Amino acid sequence: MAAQASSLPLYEEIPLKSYVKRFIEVLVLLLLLSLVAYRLLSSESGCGLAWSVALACEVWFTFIWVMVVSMKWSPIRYKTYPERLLRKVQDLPPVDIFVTTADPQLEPPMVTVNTVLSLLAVDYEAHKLACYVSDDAGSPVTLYSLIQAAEFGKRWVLFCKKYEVQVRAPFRYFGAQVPLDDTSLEFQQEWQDMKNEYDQLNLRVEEASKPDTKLLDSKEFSIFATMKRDNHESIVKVIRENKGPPDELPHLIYVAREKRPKHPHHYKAGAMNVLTRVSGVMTNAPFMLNVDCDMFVNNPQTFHHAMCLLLGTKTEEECAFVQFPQKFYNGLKDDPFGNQLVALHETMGLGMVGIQGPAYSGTGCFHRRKIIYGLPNDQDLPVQLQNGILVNPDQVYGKSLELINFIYSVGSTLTAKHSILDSLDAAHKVADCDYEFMTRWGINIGWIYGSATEDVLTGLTIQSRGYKTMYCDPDPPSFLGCAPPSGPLTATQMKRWATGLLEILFSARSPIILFLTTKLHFRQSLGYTWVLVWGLRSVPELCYSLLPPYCILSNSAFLPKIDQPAWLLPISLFMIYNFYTLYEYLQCGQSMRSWWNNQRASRINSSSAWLFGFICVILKLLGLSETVFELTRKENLDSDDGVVDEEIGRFTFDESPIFIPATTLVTVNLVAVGLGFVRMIWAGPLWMSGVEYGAGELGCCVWVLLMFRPFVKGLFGKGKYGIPTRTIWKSTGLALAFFSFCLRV
Ligand SMILES: O=c1ccn([C@@H]2O[C@H](COP(=O)(O)OP(=O)(O)O[C@H]3O[C@H](CO)[C@@H](O)[C@H](O)[C@H]3O)[C@@H](O)[C@H]2O)c(=O)[nH]1
Ligand SMILES: [Mn+2]
Repeated sequence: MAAQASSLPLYEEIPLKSYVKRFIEVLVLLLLLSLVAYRLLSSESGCGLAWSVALACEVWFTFIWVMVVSMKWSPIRYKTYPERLLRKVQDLPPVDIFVTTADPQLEPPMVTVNTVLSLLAVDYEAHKLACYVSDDAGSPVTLYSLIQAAEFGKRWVLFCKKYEVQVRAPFRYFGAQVPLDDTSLEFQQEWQDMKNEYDQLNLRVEEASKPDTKLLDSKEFSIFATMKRDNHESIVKVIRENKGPPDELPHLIYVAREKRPKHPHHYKAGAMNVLTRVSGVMTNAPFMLNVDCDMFVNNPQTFHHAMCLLLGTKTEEECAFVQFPQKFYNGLKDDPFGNQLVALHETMGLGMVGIQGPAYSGTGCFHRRKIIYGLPNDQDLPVQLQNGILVNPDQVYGKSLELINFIYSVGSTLTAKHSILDSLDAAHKVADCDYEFMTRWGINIGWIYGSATEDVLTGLTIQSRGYKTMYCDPDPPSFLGCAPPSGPLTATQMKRWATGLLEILFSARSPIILFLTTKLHFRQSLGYTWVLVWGLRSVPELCYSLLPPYCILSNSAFLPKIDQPAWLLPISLFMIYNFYTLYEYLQCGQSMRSWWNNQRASRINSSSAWLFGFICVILKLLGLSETVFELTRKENLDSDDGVVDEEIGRFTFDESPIFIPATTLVTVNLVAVGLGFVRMIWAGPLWMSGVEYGAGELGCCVWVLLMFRPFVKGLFGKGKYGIPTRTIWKSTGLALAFFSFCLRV
């Protein structure tokens, strides 16, 4: 029996392909191709500019659709069996955990504290875990909060394990309404004690965060008194050292890497590389989990699920990393801002899982240290081995002998006999900002520099070395984070993503180039291309939504007339595409409302955030500006004061120019619809004569206005719900320019 149990696989691959969906996808492709063919064949009878622009856009949409079909063709998911793991593997490997935070204002320390506590309390042997927190703000409040958290953590971890608590981030655990009635008295007492202690912790951190804090007076924090956020030496503090079993609290280490004003620090990628090296000289675990500061562990079995895949594959090549999806705890109902990406993960995401594996999405990912070091005996990249010995290791990894020694022994557990305090000097050294000078860090070792979406670039680089990657999505979800709670914040995030993705597209690591020169699979490169062109898509989409008002104003047409058979092409495309996406949403357990919201949000994002991301990249390519990583503000945990804001899902605006294009689009379409209908009524039944445009163009205008309804409302809204007057003026100016263009042509 036992032998049989241990021969059972740790995971299973479940194919999800659907012939119905494939049929519809191919049908849409055929319709698109027919539409393009029809335009080409009838171009001489067409209407000049509008016809050509429509053709160009439709060719682009067809190109996008080809990538979509290829990506969705053979989706799979993995089912993991953690209960089999312990029977099969006696000695689970150590894991180093990385948490990044960068600004105590935008990312309140209690957010980070909760993430860290949830990580310290996972179901995994504590002496095999080390949690490293990178603080790019170099903030004493963050260090103080972590020290306090470790103190609280000792009891918290015992409490969680004793009562098998499911959600081990205290703010979520105590925030939920737990019926205590039918539990033991002992539990009720301990629950109350823990809650009181957590409240105390909260108060202490709040006190320390105040401007008149006395924190810097104490000796422990004196180092922070003289330093500036962007100008300081490296700080590495062992907050808590695990003394081996039965000690239930893992190592906890605080790291603020050296920062100098003139020295590029490469944002999160830079922080991740420092954490890799610091952990490399301290604990050197063969696996590394990295999470953003707001992504707490929601499922204590997460590490076991990950190990099922990491240890369950026959070779390391089959599983370079295990990515968990990003899910959100504060997600608004029906996803009004379209930033929860649920259906995207389930459709495009799982499609990619079935090709060469998921892209790396920056958080909730277990990596193999060897692969991050570029180590395996790959002949081509990135390090050279001679008889198993590294050639010139210091030119690859830098001049830390300790690090290089450890690199030779990745995988051997050095944690047992060695105190991490002995490695403090080495840790400081590898956290210095000139450490990477003349090395391969950020080029082909570690997290790769050069894009605001360092995650996609890093994952792409790993896959280009021929590795496959895996995806894990257990129930309950493993990690939950904070979704940007408003329109402007979503726009900032989307703009950064579009920028970062285009930076990759226009670099030497463009997926098509990588397909031709490396081991990146063809369909995988198409999948990446689909993601990377987000920013580019704004231009054809904008042009296409300007076509209907253009036609109405200039009295031309871009669609076939209702009495022509060709009319069936666009209308059936429109219907089938929309029903298909709706079907997909319903299949993913999403509501009809969230489908509608997401359709709308994609159009809005595309005309604002993606467009600006595109402009940012053009400016960067022209050498006119550098791209920066603008942080997303995280919700304050205690803002949850029971007051339900009715308007929470409503679109808000600010002075940012990012809202100008969509406002212009709405203005132009409103005027066109008005004119179109007036002309129709005015001319009575004869209106068709001499009028080139028809129901198609008018219908499209109405559709655009429906899609941009938050902006239509914004034109008349008040306060933060209204589009600022200056933005309206600027948009009116642009709209006037468009009108004069339409009338002149
Ligand atoms: O200079 C910096 C900037 C950011 N961060 C950290 O990076 C993480 C992500 O930043 P956030 O503002 O939350 O950005 P998001 O858009 O929410 O992040 C998503 O997109 C990023 C870029 O693709 C990925 O790195 C993230 O993992 C992914 O969650 C946070 O933990 C930050 O503390 C740093 O450590 N140093
Ligand atoms: Mn985030």
